Amino acid sequence: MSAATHPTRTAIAEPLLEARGLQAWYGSSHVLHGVDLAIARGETVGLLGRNGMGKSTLIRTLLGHVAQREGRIAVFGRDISRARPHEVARLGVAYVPEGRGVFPNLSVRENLVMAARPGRDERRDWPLERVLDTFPRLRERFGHLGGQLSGGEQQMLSIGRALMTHPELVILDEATEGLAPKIVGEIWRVIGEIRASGIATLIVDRDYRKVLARSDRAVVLQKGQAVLGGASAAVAADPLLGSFLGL
Ligand SMILES: Nc1ncnc2c1ncn2[C@@H]1O[C@H](COP(=O)(O)OP(=O)(O)OP(=O)(O)O)[C@@H](O)[C@H]1O
Repeated sequence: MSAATHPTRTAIAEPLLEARGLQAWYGSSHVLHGVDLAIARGETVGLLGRNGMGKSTLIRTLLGHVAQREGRIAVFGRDISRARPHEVARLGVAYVPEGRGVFPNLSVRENLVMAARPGRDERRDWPLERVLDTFPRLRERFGHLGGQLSGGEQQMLSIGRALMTHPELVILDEATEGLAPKIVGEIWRVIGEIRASGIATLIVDRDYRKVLARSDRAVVLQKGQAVLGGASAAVAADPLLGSFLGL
């Protein structure tokens, strides 16, 4: 691993999230082996790696979902290493899970409204109208139940719910997985809008080219370790990238 591209040695201005030496276990299975990750305010970071390399586990560890964990995690300098998921969420870290996470028996409107809360410093720049402007499909489906929506619409609703919390950081785990190409394009458009609005994002997606083209920095995991990281353009040009991604 080249020191020049080590994720921990990239200077971070105004860190939003900083994780050091993260380790995680599922029972006796040791999955993360000392991962460092830093995300600055407004920064888009891509998280890459083959199946089973620990991307979702890293995300779930940051969010406090993995009980057996070690290492230090801070959000805006506040230690959240032992925090519970709702405490992490309250600090402005929104999670769009792989399985979508919408309430099937509530309407689109209810799903959105119940998620609403002001952000850091009482920020309220993502009111319902702005979310509906961002996702015209959700406006059309406003009265439908979450469970009646297509997979793509549920994904939009899940991202819309995240925006209603006025997050500082949105974590998107496989947000385009299993969706039709047209919807995939729509989701990427919205990811671009979120980025442009100054909200930081951590993105896991199988389409590594899109991730690298649309992120500021990227980190590649292999067997629970960060083996490559740095500016996305440098990661894209790294001769080792192909072997780490199994291309
Ligand atoms: N709940 C769990 N219990 C036990 N082992 C798990 C659990 N979740 C994941 N693992 C194992 O942990 C390792 C890392 O999985 P993880 O889901 O973090 O990888 P990933 O990089 O996100 O891959 P994928 O793209 O397949 O989701 C794998 O070996 C996986 O089998």
